[in-house]
Parts: sequence; structure tokens; C-alpha cells
Amino acid sequence: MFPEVESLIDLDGYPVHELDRGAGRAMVEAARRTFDDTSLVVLDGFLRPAAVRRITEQSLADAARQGYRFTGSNNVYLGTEPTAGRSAELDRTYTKTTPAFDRIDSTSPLKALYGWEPLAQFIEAVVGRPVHRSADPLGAVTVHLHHDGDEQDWHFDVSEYTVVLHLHAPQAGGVLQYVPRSRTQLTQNHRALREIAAGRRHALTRDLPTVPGTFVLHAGRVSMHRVTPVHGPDPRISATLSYNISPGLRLNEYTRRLYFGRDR
Ligand SMILES: O=C(O)CCC(=O)C(=O)O
Ligand SMILES: [Fe+2]
Repeated sequence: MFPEVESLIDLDGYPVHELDRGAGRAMVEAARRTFDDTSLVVLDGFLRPAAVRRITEQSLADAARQGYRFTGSNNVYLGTEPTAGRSAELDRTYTKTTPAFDRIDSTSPLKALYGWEPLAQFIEAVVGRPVHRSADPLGAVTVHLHHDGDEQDWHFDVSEYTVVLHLHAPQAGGVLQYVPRSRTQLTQNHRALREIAAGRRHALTRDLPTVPGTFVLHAGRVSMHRVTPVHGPDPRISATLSYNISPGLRLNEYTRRLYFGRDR
């Protein structure tokens, strides 16, 4: 159905289309162990260089034409914890340009990847439960461009799982920092949450630099994370594909307005 998808991925290194054969099975086993241990799976060189170039060029064009640019602050819970999230000290800095799902070209390889069944099956095998693509008209698949000085500060995602594809690296900064499976602990320990939000490094904080072609699967709803400020003339570009544990789920209005400047 999506013949081009097979040319986007290094299927020799990552046989996601053959999960029930030897190499595919071994890959899933390894990814599953890593996900259990760290809340995250990183596959270097997952996208082929030509695919990275093509998606990057298209993303720059989509962003220049109709990317939404936001500067302000976001709540760490993105509207998913109405009471705990009301404190102004948990509102964090947020500046980036995001073309929404409906502004990403319909021929984009990102949409083909999202619709490709073997990728969804791989994610299910790694996280160990059924997953469903997001039904959000704006946020199901999104591109993020961080220019010099841009960042996305600490937050928990609305979606349960997110695939992040690294497309372009900045000269410096733009690191994904995350505190694995920290939601319950930090929601019960407001002081620790405030300290991380205020910039103090938590003992469990991990760093993931941006390397084009890399596939990242992470449990963004339970792992607090941020993208550190980007420095230099080259933007950091990433794309996110969102998954939930129930069908038909969407972002909330707060997050749609924050990310895209509109609710639909
Ligand atoms: O670009 C990334 O690495 C992650 C972006 C992110 O956390 C988000 O959009 O919620
Ligand atoms: Fe996120």
C-alpha cells in the first residue's frame, strides 16, 4: 500500500517489516528490553540519508509556507492535570515553529510512514500492548523546527507514545532531555517537579543529542522531557508521530492552541 516506505528505512539494519523472522525478532527483543529499562528506544540510521534530505526539504517548505510560530510558555502537564498544572511556576518557555498535520504535504513520507502497518506493529511489539494512531486533526503527525534560541521546555506529552524522527541537527543544543517514567513520582513530589522545571538537573535526567536519521520511540506521557535551547545558524528539525493506547484519542484544546495557534 505504501511501496515508497520501504525505500525510506534501512530495512537491512532494522527489518521492521519482518518481525516474525530471526533478525526482526532479535531486533524487537533488544528494543523491548531497552524500552523497559529506559522508557526509550533509539535506532541510529533508521531513515536512509536520501529520505532524511527529502523530508527535511519538504519540512522547511511546509514551515515557510504555513508553519505556526509560538513564543510564550507551556504548562508542564499540557492541560492533562487540571489541578496540579495550574501553578504559574510550572509554566515553561516554549518557542518553535510547527506545521500541523493538515499543513504537511499529503505526499509527505511522514504520512506514509505513519500509515504503514508494520511500523505500528513494531511499536506494539516494543511497548507490549496495542497502540492506536492519534485521531487529532492537527497533532497526529507534526514537524518541529527550532531556530537559534528556540527551545521547548519541560513537559509531559498528551499522547502515550511518540516516535521522534531526527531530521536536522543544530550546531549546539537541541538535546532531548528526559526523566524516565517520572510522572507519578514527580506529581507526588511537587518540590522535585518545581526544581526540574526551574532548571535543576535531576539525578535521573538523561540526554539524547540530535542525530539526523535517528528513530526514537519514547513514553512521552509518563517521562518528563524537554528540548534544550538551540544555538547557531542551523535549525534543529524533528518530526513526531503520535500513538495512544485507545482508539480515537486526540490532543486537548489547550495543546492544539499552544502548538498550532488554533483548535481545528
Ligand atoms: O522534537 C523532539 O525531540 C520532541 C518534541 C516534543 O517533545 C513534543 O513535541 O512534544
Ligand atoms: Fe513532548
